[in-house]
Amino acid sequence: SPPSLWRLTDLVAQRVRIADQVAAAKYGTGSPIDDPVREQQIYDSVAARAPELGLDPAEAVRFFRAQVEASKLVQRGLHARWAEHPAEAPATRPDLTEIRPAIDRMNTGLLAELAATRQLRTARTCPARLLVAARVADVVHRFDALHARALRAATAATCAV
Ligand SMILES: O=C(O)C(=O)C[C@]1(C(=O)O)C=C[C@@H](O)C=C1
Repeated sequence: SPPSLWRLTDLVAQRVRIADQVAAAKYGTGSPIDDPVREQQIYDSVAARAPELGLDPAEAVRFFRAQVEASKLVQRGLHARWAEHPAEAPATRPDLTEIRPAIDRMNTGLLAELAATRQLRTARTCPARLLVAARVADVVHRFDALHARALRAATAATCAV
């Protein structure tokens, strides 16, 4: 298929969705949503792998900062929702140490897609194409307003224009 921003946007949406699991893992445990050590590990890893993929490390880190911010947006939103409506709170608590390897795999896939979409992301048409891809992803992933907002935040640093 021709190059498009769909695979990248779909992966971004999957990473937004897995924030639900992270939120559930932390809810009611006292563990903070912010984990600066884990974040720095992600940024260091991404920056180290960027050059061999033809990516600017600073640009790659900027993209992943947006992914992390989007995850926090979802986590904060869900924690607020669950505090207000305890019946909607998750009944079981997933293990964060089992979720993070899945996030690591998504990060690797995202890095590869960033490399694969370099030309599209520097094109003038990128913002419009991205908007369309995000709308499609909202529908495909059945995103509510919170997740749609997070997807927009996550894709904010995608176009290099
Ligand atoms: O791994 C976590 O604890 C998360 O909350 C996920 C995540 C991320 O998006 O990768 C987001 C916020 C934290 O500061 C660290 C990492």
